[in-house]
Amino acid sequence: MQTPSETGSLDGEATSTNVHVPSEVDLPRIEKAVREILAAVGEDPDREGLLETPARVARMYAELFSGLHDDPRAHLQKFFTEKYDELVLVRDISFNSMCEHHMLPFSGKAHIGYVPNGRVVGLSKLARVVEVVSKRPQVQERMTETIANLLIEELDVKGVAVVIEATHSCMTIRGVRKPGSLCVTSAMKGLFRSNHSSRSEVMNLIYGG
Ligand SMILES: Nc1nc2c(ncn2[C@@H]2O[C@H](COP(=O)(O)OP(=O)(O)OP(=O)(O)O)[C@@H](O)[C@H]2O)c(=O)[nH]1
Ligand SMILES: [Zn+2]
Repeated sequence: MQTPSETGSLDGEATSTNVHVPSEVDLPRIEKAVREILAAVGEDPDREGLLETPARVARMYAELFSGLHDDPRAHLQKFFTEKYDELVLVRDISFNSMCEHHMLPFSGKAHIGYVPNGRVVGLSKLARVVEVVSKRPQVQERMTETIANLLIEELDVKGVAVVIEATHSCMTIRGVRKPGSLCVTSAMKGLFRSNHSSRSEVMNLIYGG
């Protein structure tokens, strides 16, 4: 099954920069707010260099938050039956998301391991799930948990392990300013929670190189 963003046929609009804008996103409202912010920080929103900025930022937010209007489950519905009940791991899935506290990016890699229970999905679908879930304002813990729960609910897996490593710009470019700090979160479900050797196996494959 294709999602609206894959077909490009949703009732939203395609902008000149080819960003698909779901109809739920109110671009003029974002533009107005960005103009206000520019004025509030002491800028002149009418100077030449800033004239197009509100519209640009509106399109950018539509892109960065597109996961609010997309259902990651759609990518897990096309599974196939396979008698394989060992670990499947897709490592180093890069992503960019937005921290909901400061609306600044956090970026890094997601690793998803699962042990199927009959249903196997195409490997790219795991990366597609990360892509949709990452395009929402959130905290890293919730992103990790959300991805793990999706595999449990849609594929009925025997176990799932999701590990996310990310750097948060709200910690590097402002506030405490600690460039290089890395936040690691993990969600272990099913046999990865109950079985120590399964957990060690997946962690070794993620970090063992
Ligand atoms: N647990 C968690 N915290 C996050 C995440 N993203 C950002 N934060 C933190 O959210 C917290 C918000 O803290 P506040 O005290 O409300 O805001 P603040 O005054 O801007 O905090 P500082 O960043 O310490 O300057 C900060 O400690 C951030 O580091 C995340 O994904 N998970
Ligand atoms: Zn933050």
